[in-house]
Amino acid sequence: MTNDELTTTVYYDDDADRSQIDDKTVAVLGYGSQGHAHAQNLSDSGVDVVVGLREGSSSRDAAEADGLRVATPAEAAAEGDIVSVLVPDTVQPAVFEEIRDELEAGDTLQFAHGFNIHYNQIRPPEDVDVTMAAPKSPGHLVRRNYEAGEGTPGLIAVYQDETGSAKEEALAYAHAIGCTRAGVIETSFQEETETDLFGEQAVLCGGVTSLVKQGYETLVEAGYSPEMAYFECLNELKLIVDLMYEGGLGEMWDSVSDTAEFGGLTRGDRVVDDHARENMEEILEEVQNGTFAREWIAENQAGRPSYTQLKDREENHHIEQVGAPLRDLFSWADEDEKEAAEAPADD
Ligand SMILES: NC(=O)c1ccc[n+]([C@@H]2O[C@H](COP(=O)([O-])OP(=O)(O)OC[C@H]3O[C@@H](n4cnc5c(N)ncnc54)[C@H](O)[C@@H]3O)[C@@H](O)[C@H]2O)c1
Ligand SMILES: CC(C)(O)[C@@H](O)C(=O)O
Ligand SMILES: [Mg+2]
Ligand SMILES: [Mg+2]
Repeated sequence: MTNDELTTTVYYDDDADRSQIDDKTVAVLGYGSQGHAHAQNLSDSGVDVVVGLREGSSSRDAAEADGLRVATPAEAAAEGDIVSVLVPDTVQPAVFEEIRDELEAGDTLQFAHGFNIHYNQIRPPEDVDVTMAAPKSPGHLVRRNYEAGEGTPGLIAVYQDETGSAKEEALAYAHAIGCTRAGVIETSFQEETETDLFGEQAVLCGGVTSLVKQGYETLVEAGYSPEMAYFECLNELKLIVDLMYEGGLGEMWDSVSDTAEFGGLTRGDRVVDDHARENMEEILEEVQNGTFAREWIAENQAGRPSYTQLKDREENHHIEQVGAPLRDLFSWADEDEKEAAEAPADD
């Protein structure tokens, strides 16, 4: 598909001017899901990288083992021309206070999500560029796809353009982490923040896990075996989504039987019905009017009581007990690979 057939401009490798980043140093703050992927992809793309981590952070060993230079967040920010803020959203305001004085006029403060800028939790100095390069993907796949010679789609946005080249630099950064291989769209901090929060809550993370659990519980409570229910409602979901990923909804419908297609087309909207749509609209409104942001900030200030309880309940859901041994018995299961796929320590 050419760009003429799209409703928005999508940037690819040839649109990026790598001279915007090639002679610069990028300070990557944090070495978690996004941090390790950005740092390694940038470095493999030939960009000078220094990882900023607190003294005693368990992520320091991981970054050094991956061949990267490590300094404290303040030291890294002092060295960096671009400071990429990839610690958790809730930690970013405090880390920003540690590095604020190290930012020089013309430097770039770079994000992978707009939460703290959009909801005014970080107020950057006026003489720096503030940009975003946000992969539309979990961090571990940002790295895995890059290594495979592929990429993940991403967004770029400019909140402050002090130098006049903020957009070009963000696009060069997106190129160096592999996003322009798949396609990059320009957006605003507001649009990225609102669509990202809505997507992860209603569809990608919240909606889909609820759908899986409700389907699993319906089958198990009706007397079917948990292993059957696991394969049906969780494992096969990946295989079905793979087809949508490759060829849209149509490739999936083409691949399944006519029986599945008729059953799905007549029953799907009974499950995710008008009521679910109304709930989605309410969830979007809570994102837009700041209700969700205030709830999440207050939850952290209170020491995460609801988060801890809900996380615990999710980890102990029956489907998790059933799935783990089944996955271990896959013939291709490999201990080394599984360990490598695990996220770097969270500090
Ligand atoms: N996780 C994703 O796949 C993903 C996708 C797109 C955008 N984002 C955005 O990327 C940013 C980083 O998110 P993440 O999920 O990669 O973070 P993460 O939770 O994986 O980050 C953990 C890392 O942050 C550092 N860290 C943790 N606590 C710290 C503290 N108190 N002080 C200093 N450093 C600390 C440590 O290095 C740790 O390894 C966020 O803005 C997030 O919204 C994440
Ligand atoms: C990977 C996601 C869900 O797309 C990201 O937005 C996140 O916050 O982790
Ligand atoms: Mg997202
Ligand atoms: Mg997100």
